[in-house]
Amino acid sequence: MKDKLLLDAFSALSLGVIIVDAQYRITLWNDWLEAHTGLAASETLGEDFFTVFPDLQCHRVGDAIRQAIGNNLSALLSQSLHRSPFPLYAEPARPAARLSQAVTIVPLGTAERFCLIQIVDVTTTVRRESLLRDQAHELLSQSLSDGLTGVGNRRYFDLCIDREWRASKRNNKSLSLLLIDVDHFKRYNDCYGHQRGDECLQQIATAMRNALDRPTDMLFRYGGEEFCALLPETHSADAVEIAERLRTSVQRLDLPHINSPNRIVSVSIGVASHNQQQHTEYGQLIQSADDMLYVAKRAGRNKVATRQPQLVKSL
Ligand SMILES: Nc1nc2c(ncn2[C@@H]2O[C@H](COP(=O)(O)OP(=O)(O)OP(=O)(O)O)[C@@H](O)[C@H]2O)c(=O)[nH]1
Repeated sequence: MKDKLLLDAFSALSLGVIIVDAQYRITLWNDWLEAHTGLAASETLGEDFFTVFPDLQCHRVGDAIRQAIGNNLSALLSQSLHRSPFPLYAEPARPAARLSQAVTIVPLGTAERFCLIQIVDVTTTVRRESLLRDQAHELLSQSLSDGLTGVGNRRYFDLCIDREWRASKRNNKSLSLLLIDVDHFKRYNDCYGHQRGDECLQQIATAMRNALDRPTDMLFRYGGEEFCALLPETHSADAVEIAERLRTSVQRLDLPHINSPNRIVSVSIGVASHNQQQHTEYGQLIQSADDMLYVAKRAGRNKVATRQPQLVKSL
C-alpha cells in the first residue's frame, strides 16, 4: 500500500525523476519523463542509462552520475552552463526547442549505491529572465541615448567622461574632447521651421557618427544644437584631425542654409586635450573645449580651434 502510494506520488510529480543503480541501469522512470521524452517506463526500465541517453556519456551529467555512484557526491548542474542536457520537449511527438532544465544528481543508499536524478522544467523562468534582461537593456539604452538623433545623451556623456577621465589618469594616457556647435542654427529654424531643424540635427549626427571610425570614440548630443565627441587615448594633433573630419562630414552634406554666410549648414568645433598633468579635473577639459569653440565661432564659424598649438583650421 505504502509502495503503491509512493509510486503514485512519483507519477504525479511535475518534475522528471530517474533512479539508476550501481550498474547505471534505470530502476525508476516517472510519468513526467514519459510525457516529455516520448519514452514509456516499459521501454526504459532495466536499460542502461547511457544507452537511453548516449549524448550524456561524455557530458557533465554523465560525470555527475559516475561521481554520485562512485564517490557518493551530489551535483547541481548550473542552468547557465548546461541549459538543456536531456532531450526533453513540451511535445515529444513534435519536438521543437528542448525544455530548459535544472538538473540535480544525488547519491542514494549506503550498502548498494543508487543515484537519483531530478530534472525541473525551467523554460518559463529562463524565458522570463531573458525577457526582463532584454527589457532592462532596452530601458538602459533608451535612458542613455538621445531620442532625436540616437547618439549618446548628456547623461551618458556625464557617465563616460567621468569613466574615461579616471582611465586616462590611471593609465597615464591622453584624452581629447571636441565640443561641436551648429552654426547659425537659430536662423536655420527661423527660415526652414523647427521640423526641418530637427531633421537637420539628425543628419548632422549621422554624418559625424559615421566619420568616427575608432570604436572607442563616442559622440553625444550635449544639448540643443550642440554635440560633443569624447576621444580616449587621443592626443591633441590626432584630435584636431578627427575634428576636421567631423567638420568636413557636415560640410559635405551640403544642406542649404540661405541665412548663413557659407550658404550651407556647418559646425564649429573646439578641441581640448588632456595630457598627463594639464588639468586637475575634467570640468577644466570641458571649459577648455568651450573656450576653443568660442574661438572657432569668433574666427568666422565652420572652423576647428585648439589651444595647442594656437590653431584655427577651416575650409
Ligand atoms: N529644431 C531644433 N532646434 C533646436 C533644438 N535644440 C536647440 N535648437 C535651437 O538651436 C538654436 C541655437 O541658437 P543659438 O544658441 O543662438 O546659436 P546659433 O543660432 O546656432 O548661433 P551660433 O552658435 O552663434 O552660430 C536655438 O534657436 C534653439 O531653439 C532642437 O532639438 N531642434
